[in-house]
Amino acid sequence: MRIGIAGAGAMGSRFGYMLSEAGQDVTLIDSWSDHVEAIKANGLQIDWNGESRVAPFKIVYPHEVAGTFDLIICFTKAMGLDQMLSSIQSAIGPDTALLCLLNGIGHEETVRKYVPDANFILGTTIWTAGLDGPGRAHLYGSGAVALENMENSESAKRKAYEVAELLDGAGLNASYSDSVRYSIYRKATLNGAVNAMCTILECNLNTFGSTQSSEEIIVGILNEFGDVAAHEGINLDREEVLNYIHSIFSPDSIGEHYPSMYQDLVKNNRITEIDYLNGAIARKGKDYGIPTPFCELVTLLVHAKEEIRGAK
Ligand SMILES: NC(=O)C1=CN([C@@H]2O[C@H](COP(=O)(O)OP(=O)(O)OC[C@H]3O[C@@H](n4cnc5c(N)ncnc54)[C@H](OP(=O)(O)O)[C@@H]3O)[C@@H](O)[C@H]2O)C=CC1
Ligand SMILES: CC(C)(CO)C(=O)C(=O)O
Repeated sequence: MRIGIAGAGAMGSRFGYMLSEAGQDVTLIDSWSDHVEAIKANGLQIDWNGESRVAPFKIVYPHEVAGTFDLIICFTKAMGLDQMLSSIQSAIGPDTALLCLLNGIGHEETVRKYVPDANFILGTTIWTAGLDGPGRAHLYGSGAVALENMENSESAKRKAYEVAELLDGAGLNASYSDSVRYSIYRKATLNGAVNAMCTILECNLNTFGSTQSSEEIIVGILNEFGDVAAHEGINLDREEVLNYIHSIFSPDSIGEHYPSMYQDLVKNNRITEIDYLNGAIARKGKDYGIPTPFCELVTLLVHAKEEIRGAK
């Protein structure tokens, strides 16, 4: 299968590497020139659970894509999704399936500008990854993927099952979900509860989860995500989601991971995805008349930190 990874940062590198190790024909697509040129020259340098590996890769700039893909997996940042899809439109054929695995809420509107629902698969992942510099990824621990077709038809469902099988065959622990909107809210709640906090406090998941205050903050944020989701007809099992959040703090799980938002702002001085997480809940809360004081404050704090650091 000809697979394009649209956004070959940390997560794109992980999925691209695992799929190509499983024998798939993978092309990475990215516009960060230092990263693209480093991989073109030296392959992708990988720290795989402490072991050094090198993987030669086809990597192209968006304007260089040629032909169409059978599957495109999106791993841009939320702010870069529209631009990426617009630049690679020529690679999206009538049968190209597009799998969107970004964190956050509301990517459907963007993807639908480029792909019909029949070919659109939406999902969420708990895998982790980081970049140590251009062309250098660290891939630690384990994870999972849940995905579902957007069109309610047998052929779209079959396509989604095939993609889940393909990812699973590459060791990505993927499964078909009957309720991906639920899964996305569940994952966004987890990100909303921890990503911004680790970014503001400049710590990893384990350190934040070990503080005395973390529980009150997490429950406050969780309830706001739960209230907004309920208004949209999605009833989060709050106890289960709280347990899910607790489960990531152990160093045996992903407790040593610095969330992607920390990597963006603290490590790389880049603008964060806060407006697609806590910011989205604060905006929706205003529209629905639901108070969201935790999410509003967290969003303002992260924006203030972006401003102080001159993040770009
Ligand atoms: N990292 C993680 O552990 C996890 C991340 N996610 C989600 O996956 C999606 C992708 O995240 P992730 O892989 O972490 O993103 P990265 O920041 O590693 O990469 C995303 C894109 O950002 C650009 N970029 C990254 N670093 C730099 C830099 N230093 N200078 C210039 N450009 C840079 C590149 O695109 P370009 O230059 O073309 O803009 C790159 O394709 C996000 O929605 C994230 O929330 C989900 C689960 C875990
Ligand atoms: C791995 C996890 C869940 C940590 O917050 C994540 O999604 C991220 O880093 O953005």
